[in-house]
Amino acid sequence: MRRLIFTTWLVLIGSAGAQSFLYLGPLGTYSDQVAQDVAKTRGWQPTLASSITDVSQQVSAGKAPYGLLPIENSSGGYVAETLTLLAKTPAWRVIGVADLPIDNMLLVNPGTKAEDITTIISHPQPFLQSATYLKTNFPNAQRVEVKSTAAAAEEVAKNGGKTMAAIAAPAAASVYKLDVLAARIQDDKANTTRFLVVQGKELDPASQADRAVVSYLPTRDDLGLGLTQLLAQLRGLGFNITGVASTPSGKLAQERLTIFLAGKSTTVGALQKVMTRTIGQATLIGAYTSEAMKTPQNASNTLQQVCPNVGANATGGTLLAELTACRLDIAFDVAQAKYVSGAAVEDLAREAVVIDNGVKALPNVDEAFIRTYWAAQIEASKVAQRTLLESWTRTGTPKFTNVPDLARDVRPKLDVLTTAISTALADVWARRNCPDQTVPGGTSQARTQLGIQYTTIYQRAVAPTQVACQR
Ligand SMILES: O=C(O)C(=O)C[C@]1(C(=O)O)C=C[C@@H](O)C=C1
Repeated sequence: MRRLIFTTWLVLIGSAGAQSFLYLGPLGTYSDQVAQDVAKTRGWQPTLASSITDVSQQVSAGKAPYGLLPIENSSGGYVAETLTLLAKTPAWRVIGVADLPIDNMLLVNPGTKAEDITTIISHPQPFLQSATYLKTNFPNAQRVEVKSTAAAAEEVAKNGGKTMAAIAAPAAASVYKLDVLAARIQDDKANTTRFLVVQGKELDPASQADRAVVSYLPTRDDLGLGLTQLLAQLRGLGFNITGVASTPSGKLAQERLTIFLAGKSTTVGALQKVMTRTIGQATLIGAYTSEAMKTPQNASNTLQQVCPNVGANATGGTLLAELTACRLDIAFDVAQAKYVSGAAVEDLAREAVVIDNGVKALPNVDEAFIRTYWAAQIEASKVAQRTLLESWTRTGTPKFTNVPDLARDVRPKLDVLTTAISTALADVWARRNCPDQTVPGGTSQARTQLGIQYTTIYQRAVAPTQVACQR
């Protein structure tokens, strides 16, 4: 499965010094994206390795303290190469997982039109994942399979001219300076890949865990008894099985099992004790808390959490409209925070950062278009904030309690949106698929409290997107 990300792809092995975090690239792949996110929150140095096995070997040998290994995809199943490593009871231990939503993008050289595309290049997996989209939109395009999505994006950048498109990760667009012709083209919009975060040293018996990974090799002909005993003891600690994978042990009729468990929080030491009390060979390969590796993206700030009104299947102009409305909804949180703190509505330094991030995210889209769009969003937010603040002041609304903090809680949400909006903007720009001017469906406190004014403010925010269609 998903060998697009995981096949042996020869890239340089980074210098594996202190706190380095090894992962299989190359740059611009899905694993690159998740490695950068996890490394950023933990203060680690993301370092490229040449294969999944190489990540395992280097971490086992103490050459790098941490590593990232893809383990499972929601529709493709377990990753065979990682399972084989787990089954060999490696010297490393699992200390967390990171989940990455897989969004397939159709990437082209700037200026390429959909009707001119004759060849689509990618790893075999995205072709399968995006089958419906490709059949509907590019029934006659020739398909070329390569080793990874990043290799596909690189090929388009180097030799693709204006007739080739790659299906690749969002990260590949900026690495290879390509435009997004269409975003989220996969049939299953909830497709997610899970990665294990591993460390080269033994688990700390005193630390807490509500997730565990056990490698179990039964004695010959005794799978039933040993396994029942192992699971009964784990159940006694409040742990249930969430997944089981079986891999060859090297002996006939003696499979090794990798068992994934979830349960109540307990100490790692208590879990380790179970292993010593089991018939057969049981090893605690991993123990961690479900919260351990949450990054801003996969914790409270996934797009779905930031923008519950955005439909899972929205694309093109519809998606941009929903994201634009979501950003305006968040002006309510900003206004609440400012009502409590007394901070000014306008913060020019922050505005510069927002616009700069928007411009940097899309090096190949018309800069004036991007700037106009972001200036309109900021203006809309300010109008909404001022309207709300005036109304609260006028009616003597008491200062809210428990409001989200602007810097810690609200601006990170806006930053998540900048990324999502940029992808949608590029899509709308490339396909000239502009949003409708009516307010998309959904409810929010901003909509309730601003009433009819919300519509006026929203329409001003979405208006600049029409430039994409009029050019
Ligand atoms: O971050 C803030 O303080 C906001 O009010 C949000 C926002 C924006 O839309 O990004 C709007 C107005 C400010 O001048 C700066 C930024």
